[in-house]
Amino acid sequence: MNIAFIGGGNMAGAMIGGLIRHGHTPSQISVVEIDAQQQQRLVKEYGMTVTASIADGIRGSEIVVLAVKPQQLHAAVSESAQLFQGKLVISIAAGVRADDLSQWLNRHEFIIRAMPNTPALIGKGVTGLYALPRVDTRQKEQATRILAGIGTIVWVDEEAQLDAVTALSGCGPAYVFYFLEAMQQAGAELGLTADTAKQLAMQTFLGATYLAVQSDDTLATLRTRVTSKGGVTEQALLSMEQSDIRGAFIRAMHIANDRSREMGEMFRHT
Ligand SMILES: NC(=O)C1=CN([C@@H]2O[C@H](COP(=O)(O)OP(=O)(O)OC[C@H]3O[C@@H](n4cnc5c(N)ncnc54)[C@H](OP(=O)(O)O)[C@@H]3O)[C@@H](O)[C@H]2O)C=CC1
Ligand SMILES: O=C(O)[C@@H]1CCC=N1
Repeated sequence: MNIAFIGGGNMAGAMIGGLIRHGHTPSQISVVEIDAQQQQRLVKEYGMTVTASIADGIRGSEIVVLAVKPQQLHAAVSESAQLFQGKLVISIAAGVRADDLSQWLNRHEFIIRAMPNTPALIGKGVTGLYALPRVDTRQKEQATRILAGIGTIVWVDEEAQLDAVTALSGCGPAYVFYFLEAMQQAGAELGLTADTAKQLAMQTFLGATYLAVQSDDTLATLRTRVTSKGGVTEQALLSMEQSDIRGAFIRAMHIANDRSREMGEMFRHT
């Protein structure tokens, strides 16, 4: 199965890296990218065909992944809509609704929206997927096969749920890095070297997440097991509750969800 990417930036780079690590050959992947630096990076890193021409880039590909910024998508595809005929289009652009994209592509019907995340690079991504009604089972299986190679996949029935997926797992790696940074900084302030603090923070996230994945207990139960009565964790969590860290975090995700929905509105009928 040949796959073309339109846009070869951060997220496309992560997906391409993941696909190659999971058995795709660079010759099965082509990239349309206008930025010279990104072009060089992809050629150097993966040795694949990179072109600035959409016609050259997507010729011979059954699947086209749209991976430009949402603000760039209309301009990237609308002049070349006829080139997409018969191809399965997978858009990873945040917010942009499948119906609008379909209009931009001459009422193209075979569109899947995907919301991946950057751990795709190491095969540990998670991708939310939504398909327009005319996408058939075979095409869904194709998308599943490709994206399952770079991590876990979750299909949603309603397109609006992709805003929540974006707020949770699409943006999520940034939240995790943010917490890791804070833990590293605090560890360093408390006398550890920056390297040791980073190592401890990362292994703690990894270990706790694996434990949660493998356990039948609720997250709250797992938290309680760390929190000895009258002990140390209790004081830390009390301080977090007093600062309403949980509330701040939940509010931030609502804002992310709203922003994704708002971006969808912004690009309606462009
Ligand atoms: N980063 C992430 O974690 C995630 C991103 N996404 C989605 O993925 C998409 C890409 O995001 P991201 O990778 O971060 O963005 P990037 O800006 O890193 O990548 C987009 C690339 O496409 C290039 N480009 C712009 N216009 C065209 C065109 N007409 N033809 C070919 N290439 C073009 C851009 O060049 P230039 O910079 O010169 O404009 C840029 O190099 C977005 O829609 C985003 O919503 C989804 C999930 C997670
Ligand atoms: O920040 C963004 O808009 C994109 C979508 C999810 C992650 N990055």
